[in-house]
Amino acid sequence: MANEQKVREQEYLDQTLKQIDLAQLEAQEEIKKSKGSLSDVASGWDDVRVKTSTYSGIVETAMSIRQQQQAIEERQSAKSRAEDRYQTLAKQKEKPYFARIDFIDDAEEKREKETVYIGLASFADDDGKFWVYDWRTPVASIYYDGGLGKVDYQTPAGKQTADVTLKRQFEIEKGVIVTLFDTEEAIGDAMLLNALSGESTTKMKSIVTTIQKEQNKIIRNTDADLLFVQGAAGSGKTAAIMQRVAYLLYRYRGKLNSGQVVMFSPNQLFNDYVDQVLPELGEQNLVQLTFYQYASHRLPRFEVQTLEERFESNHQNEKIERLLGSLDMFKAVRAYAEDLNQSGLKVRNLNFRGDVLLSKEKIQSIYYQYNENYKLSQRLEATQESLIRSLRSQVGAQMKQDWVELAIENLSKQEYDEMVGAGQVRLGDDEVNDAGDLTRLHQLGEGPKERTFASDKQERNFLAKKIVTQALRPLAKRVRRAGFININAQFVDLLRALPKYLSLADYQISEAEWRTYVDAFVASLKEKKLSLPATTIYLYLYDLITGKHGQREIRYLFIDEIQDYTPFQLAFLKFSFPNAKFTVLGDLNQAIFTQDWASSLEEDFASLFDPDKVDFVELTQTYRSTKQITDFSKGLLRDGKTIEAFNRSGDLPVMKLAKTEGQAIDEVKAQLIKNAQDGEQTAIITQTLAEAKALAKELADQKITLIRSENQRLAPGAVILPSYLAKGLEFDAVIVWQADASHYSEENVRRLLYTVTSRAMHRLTLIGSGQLSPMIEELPKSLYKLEDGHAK
Ligand SMILES: Nc1ncnc2c1ncn2[C@@H]1O[C@H](COP(=O)(O)OP(=O)(O)OP(=O)(O)O)[C@@H](O)[C@H]1O
Repeated sequence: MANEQKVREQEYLDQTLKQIDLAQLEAQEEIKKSKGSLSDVASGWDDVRVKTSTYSGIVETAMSIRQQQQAIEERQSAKSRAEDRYQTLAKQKEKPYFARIDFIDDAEEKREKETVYIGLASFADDDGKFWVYDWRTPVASIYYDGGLGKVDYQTPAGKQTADVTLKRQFEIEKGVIVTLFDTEEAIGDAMLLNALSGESTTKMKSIVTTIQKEQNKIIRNTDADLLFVQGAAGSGKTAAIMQRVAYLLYRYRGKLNSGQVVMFSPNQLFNDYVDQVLPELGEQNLVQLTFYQYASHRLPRFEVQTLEERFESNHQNEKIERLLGSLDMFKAVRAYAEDLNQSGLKVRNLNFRGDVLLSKEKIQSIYYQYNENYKLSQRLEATQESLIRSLRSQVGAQMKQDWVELAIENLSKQEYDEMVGAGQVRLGDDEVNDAGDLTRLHQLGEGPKERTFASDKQERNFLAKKIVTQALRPLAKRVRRAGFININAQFVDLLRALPKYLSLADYQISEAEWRTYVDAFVASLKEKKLSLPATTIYLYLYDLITGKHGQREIRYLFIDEIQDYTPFQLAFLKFSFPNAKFTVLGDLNQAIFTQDWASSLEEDFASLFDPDKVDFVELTQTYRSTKQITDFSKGLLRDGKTIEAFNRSGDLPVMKLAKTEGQAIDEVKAQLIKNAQDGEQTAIITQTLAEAKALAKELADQKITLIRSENQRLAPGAVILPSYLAKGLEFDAVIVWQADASHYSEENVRRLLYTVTSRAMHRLTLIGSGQLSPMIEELPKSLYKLEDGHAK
């Protein structure tokens, strides 16, 4: 019977493959045809007559050029459509589908049984018969959401119910069905186990064949403005959102493109790790960046605190950090900015050739001459216009100055020619447009002509005007960029005024402590250094004053490892991406930067959204690690009970405690060899970068890559990296270095230890010297094996 089934399924597969072949031939024909017609169109250029002597001639020329361009664009897009189709078909031929469901749709009157095959993309033949359905179609949801029997699924027309009679999973290789099995559950454990027991690669893979029901909820959610996903380490949060992006791009095809989807990720290494998932699913990659990259590229003149500095400076001033990262602070900045409508804007003089051209007082009086109905941004715009006018009105006076005379005398022949030939330049004109205009003039055969002058005086005036205008241009640029606002001084003023806007006592901070902090801050600002919380406040204040409206074109924003963000940062992201729907993922147990207040993060962030538009999904089942590793890691947590290990068995984690550090290093070497022999890719995780560097030196004779910065690439083979760079990643085998009392005693590194141990998929070794870490000592002995560390 089973064999008979396999034969019948193989027949269906053969037919599907045959149809795909036919479709591929058609696509090939199409490509050829559009190539041919492209060259036909290209020869059409000969018919484009360039007439530039009259205005209507110019218009006619422009029109025919445009028509020609359009014809080429159309053919080209037909060609690339056919090429895309060809590529998709080629991919589909390898594995056309991975599952089949049979069901009776309750909405259909006839109640006939339907059979649907599910694959990475849909495939229909010329007659419109669907041989395969894309995993993202509404009907495919049935496959992920339940077992046999009644299953609800969402369609664009609303909820529908189906009666599922068969769920079958396939493994297909090179056109042959290798295995096939029927299941009654949502996704058979056997298939999941199979997917999970493979070895790690340096790249994350797609999980479409084994998406779990809870993950499917995350992937297909389209209602929420804020989708909050809390899940243990390794519970597939990242995997789920990568598939979610693919789903959204499919669902909103034509309306949404991958450039409108942004993901904030924990570090650059992680970006590297996930960058194959979407291409594997036939989609383009989304925009990925870290908060550091986002903030620091906007402030090129500052040294923004790096991940390493942030991690290593942690807890220096916890009360203040907490205040700076709070929503209270966010509101205080807004209130402070609001008050700037009345008074207090800090500006700089606009100097020209060493003299004050427009004084601070003058600029301030312009800024505050507009009535109270003006908002900050309008006030600024009106001030800029007025300042540009003032600059223009200075031209006449400057032209009479001695420096202009001198400049005219010193003009070289080339400079003179350039000035006289290039046409009129007006202060405040956009340079780019000027260049554009010139090019256009050139194209239409009207290049700049040498100017002639009626008199010497006229020539001198012309040159003087040019010279002054050019000299004033940097100032005009500065005005347009609002460079006269002294944002540094404004920021310091905000900090000094802060006690007026919020209660320091709520954060157990005295006024004197605050003053000391602000003084230290001023000193670091002088050195152009900014901590990450300060950077965010700085940007927010700047955006409020200049009326920046954020990036309105971004429709979906994903934030991974949300527990490492402060409420302020999140509120700022919401402000900066006003039209985006947010999907945020986090594991409060892995808060390594923000510590205790991470627990109120969810509430704080949700308070910024309409409560009806906030959805919360919790993932408790973990997939990454073996049961033994998960049980050990969760044991480290004070509150790890809700985490459920997937039933995949492996060895117990081993704690090797050596007498001396030298012996511990020998243990590391021995373990590296063992892991390599067993084909397990190893990551040695240290707490800090300095420790990673020191250990790498000791292991200089081993083949091992030190990952010291987030901008490095993940290398195959063994790696050594500090804890904060291991975020979000996974490895076959992990060695936790210095996992002893000297490094893991304080409560504030408990979550860090959990984070690093949960990176291991198959093998976890903890190596240290001296005393056992109390966090490990208090674990039940059944969760790990304790060995003396004296490697032979
Ligand atoms: N449904 C699934 N089928 C197969 N593999 C899965 C599934 N869900 C997750 N995985 C695998 O489990 C591992 C962990 O997933 P992922 O990295 O998404 O977890 P995470 O919740 O983001 O973890 P962390 O918080 O530790 O970064 C990955 O290798 C992923 O491919």
